[in-house]
Amino acid sequence: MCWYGDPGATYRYSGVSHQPSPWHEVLADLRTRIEAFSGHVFNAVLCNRYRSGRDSMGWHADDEPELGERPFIASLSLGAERLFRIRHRGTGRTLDVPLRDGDLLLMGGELQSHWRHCVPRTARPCGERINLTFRRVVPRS
Ligand SMILES: O=C(O)CCC(=O)C(=O)O
Ligand SMILES: [Fe+2]
Repeated sequence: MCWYGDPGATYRYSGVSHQPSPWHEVLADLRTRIEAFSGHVFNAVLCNRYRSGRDSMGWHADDEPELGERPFIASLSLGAERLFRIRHRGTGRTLDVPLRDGDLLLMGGELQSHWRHCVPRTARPCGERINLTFRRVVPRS
């Protein structure tokens, strides 16, 4: 896991504050392009690497206070295909979305308050995957 962003885009994750690393040129370029495409601005990106099907991400919502209400998050998938599973908190309705190399998933509106998501482990042989979630952190005043 690593975190890049504008100075001050501090992110608390599992109770620990992370200062962002300065934007890498490639990530800064992706940010500009995804901002133009989505019409939203981002000041940080969280990078996660899944080395194989054994690496996974548990159920959660990206509903931390510093993301504000109704956060808009753009998630770019690179490398191996993995399932992105979302489940409604109330009804339990579950959807599987395969995320392939180059896919851009846009999450906005009430998604984080009504749904949780995860990337389950898989026994199917699969290669490495990198996921980049572009976010806007509201600096604490
Ligand atoms: O790897 C993914 O597609 C999801 C990552 C994710 O949910 C997160 O970084 O909050
Ligand atoms: Fe997430």
